[in-house]
Amino acid sequence: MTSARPAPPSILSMASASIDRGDRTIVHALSLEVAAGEIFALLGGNGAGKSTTLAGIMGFLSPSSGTITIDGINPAVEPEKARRKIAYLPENVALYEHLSAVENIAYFMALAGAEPPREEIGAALQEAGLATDAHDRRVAAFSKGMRQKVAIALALLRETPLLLLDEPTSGLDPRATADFTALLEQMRGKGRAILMVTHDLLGAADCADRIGFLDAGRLVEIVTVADGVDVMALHRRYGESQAA
Ligand SMILES: Nc1ncnc2c1ncn2[C@@H]1O[C@H](COP(=O)(O)OP(=O)(O)OP(=O)(O)O)[C@@H](O)[C@H]1O
Repeated sequence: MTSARPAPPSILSMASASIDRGDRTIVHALSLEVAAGEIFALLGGNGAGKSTTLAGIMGFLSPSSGTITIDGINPAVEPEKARRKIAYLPENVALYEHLSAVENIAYFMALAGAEPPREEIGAALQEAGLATDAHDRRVAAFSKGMRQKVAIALALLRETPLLLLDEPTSGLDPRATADFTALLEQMRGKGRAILMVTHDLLGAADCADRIGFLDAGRLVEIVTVADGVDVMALHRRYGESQAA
């Protein structure tokens, strides 16, 4: 008898998905799978189609051909249901400035139909790495890294199978970036599927299991980081046009 473990289930599945904006096809027949417990980085330069891909996954744009499913749900058909399976971390986290970190989370959880007790919110903020003395402070004076921790705490509480990250480390200092990478590891360990879109090849190579290169809306290569990826060679290959 073999003791091979079954492959983790695919949470995000894109099958030859093309996505248009107006009369232009921006994403061309994109196929990729992100499994539970996997971090996939989609790398591309300005205008490569990363945000358009995210908009398709979240059901704000429908593929003109091909399909997208999130944990079995088609966001083009059931966008609300699909979004309940997704935690989205935008590049700049928008919070209610006059509310505290805890109040922001309570508010967003209420919108999602949940009322976690105060202690649970505090525990999530703690896990996300926000100092305890900041939990009840208004977020107006929070740094970008602190705001991101609030958004991560929210993602931890929502326990969605899929986490989408848009340029998660841009504008973070090295310490905040390292904290963030450690948190991602933790979330991966809990079996979340994580898709991040980024310009940052080095950052992606630091935390992703696989990196896909998006060039003018086409996925031109996927590398597996565990295979001992030659980051400098990739940088030379893609650096000028998209990994800068
Ligand atoms: N709302 C829109 N209407 C029409 N075209 C758009 C719209 N948003 C983006 N585009 C076009 O789609 C193409 C891909 O843009 P997209 O924002 O998906 O790329 P990106 O990889 O996320 O780029 P960036 O790194 O600059 O955010 C670009 O040519 C852009 O001009």
